[in-house]
Amino acid sequence: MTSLQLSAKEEMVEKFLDAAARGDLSQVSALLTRVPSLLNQTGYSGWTALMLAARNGHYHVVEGLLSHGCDKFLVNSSSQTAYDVSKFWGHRHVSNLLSRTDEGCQRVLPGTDLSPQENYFSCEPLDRLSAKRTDKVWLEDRQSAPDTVYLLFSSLSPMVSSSQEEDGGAAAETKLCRFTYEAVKDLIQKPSAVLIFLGVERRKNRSSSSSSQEPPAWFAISSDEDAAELLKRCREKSCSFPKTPNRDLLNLNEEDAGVVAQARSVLAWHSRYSFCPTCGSSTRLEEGGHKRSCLNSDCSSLRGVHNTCYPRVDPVVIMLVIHPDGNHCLLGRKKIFPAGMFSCLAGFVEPGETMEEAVRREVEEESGVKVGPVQYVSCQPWPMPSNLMIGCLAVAISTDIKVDENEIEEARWFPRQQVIDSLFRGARPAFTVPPRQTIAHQLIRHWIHMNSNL
Ligand SMILES: NC(=O)c1ccc[n+]([C@@H]2O[C@H](COP(=O)([O-])OP(=O)(O)OC[C@H]3O[C@@H](n4cnc5c(N)ncnc54)[C@H](O)[C@@H]3O)[C@@H](O)[C@H]2O)c1
Ligand SMILES: [Mg+2]
Ligand SMILES: [Mg+2]
Ligand SMILES: [Mg+2]
Ligand SMILES: [Zn+2]
Repeated sequence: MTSLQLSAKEEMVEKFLDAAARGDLSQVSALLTRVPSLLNQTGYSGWTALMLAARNGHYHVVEGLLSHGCDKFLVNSSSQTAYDVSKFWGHRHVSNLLSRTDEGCQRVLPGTDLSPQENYFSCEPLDRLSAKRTDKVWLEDRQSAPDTVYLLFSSLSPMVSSSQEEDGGAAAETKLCRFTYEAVKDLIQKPSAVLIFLGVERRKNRSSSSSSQEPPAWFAISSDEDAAELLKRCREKSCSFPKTPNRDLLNLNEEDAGVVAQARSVLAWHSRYSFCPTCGSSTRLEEGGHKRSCLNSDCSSLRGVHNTCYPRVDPVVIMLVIHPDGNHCLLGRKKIFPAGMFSCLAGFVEPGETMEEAVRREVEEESGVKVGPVQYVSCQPWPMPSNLMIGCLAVAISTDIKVDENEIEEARWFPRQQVIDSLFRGARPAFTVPPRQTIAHQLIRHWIHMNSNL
């Protein structure tokens, strides 16, 4: 391609982007009809036509570009989508248009930002069918069905297989090993085995209800048989039980991670609650492994509903605290973090405490900073062993830092640009953020996306 041809093409792109930025729908449409490939092009600024129209609140241009099938998830060099840009500049009608996922929901909750934020461990590929947990006949029937899927756990780790990259580098992908009933029925029969009904596969294509067959059911089995012996059951060579779940369970695909979030938390609860917490007697597993009932008929846990009989979840608040100047955020590091890593502050919610109060208390305890407004962003199941991470943004009303050295080694206000460098560019960032699978990472990203750097 000659430099002349290149500049003619560039000129066409700039003309198209300029029309979008000015809100000239007829010119945008005319250019697209002539050159359809302009749709997702970026110019010198790194912005698409959709971003520019969103920046200036040109609703009809945004609508027109969407109807041509443009990609609304493209990001500029600050990792903002057109939606982020329109939201920052207060063009609510445009951001509603860009976030629209379900018009019915928008009508019921007008003004609500319904763009989904999926965190790792949050995917629900199975329908839990909790009503079936008390149906023993149905459960037994599903247990031995030929298409039923079993996951095998040892010391709270699922058996996985890892494909290595060709040069022998890091594991490229980790997958859960799936077993049939025939392959594990001897394990199920052992008295020490813990069997959990996880749910049935959601039908991908709902209209294909012609098939009367039930979708495959999934179970998790925890076995105390020697791990090396268990591994012999798998035909794949590269299978293992990961030793460091905090790290190794972050390499699963989103769907497998969602299943592990449920299975590992329930199994961890069984391993920690072998006896009745009320009277210390032995207990019996019920309801597809989702309940433990006391064997002592006099125990008060058998009268009424007792939360000790059901798997526990610990709520934890995790927050990105923003400086009153709006341009810095507070991050801290624990001694156990890898060198150079800083993250959001976090802490367990205490009894009788609101989520907002837990945020204010934990931030003040750990950093000495006082917090005013708190806003919920999204949450994440964290199966180490069974936390629900409640992600919030919070605004500081004081800025002096005094860390609680028992918990935090250091806390600092980081300028926005340093955070952007760490997240997106940084050949040599001033610090590192936690991996993308953590809600801490997603909260930091969320704050950066909320702000446009024009
Ligand atoms: N997914 C993420 O991005 C992410 C990020 C940070 C923390 N986390 C998780 O959040 C959890 C809580 O954070 P934290 O350690 O800063 O909390 P924290 O600040 O409340 O301090 C933890 C201490 O509180 C006490 N504690 C109070 N209630 C407890 C409970 N129910 N279980 C265990 N200890 C309790 C213990 O002494 C413990 O050492 C961590 O264990 C970690 O697994 C997840
Ligand atoms: Mg704390
Ligand atoms: Mg903490
Ligand atoms: Mg605490
Ligand atoms: Zn009891």
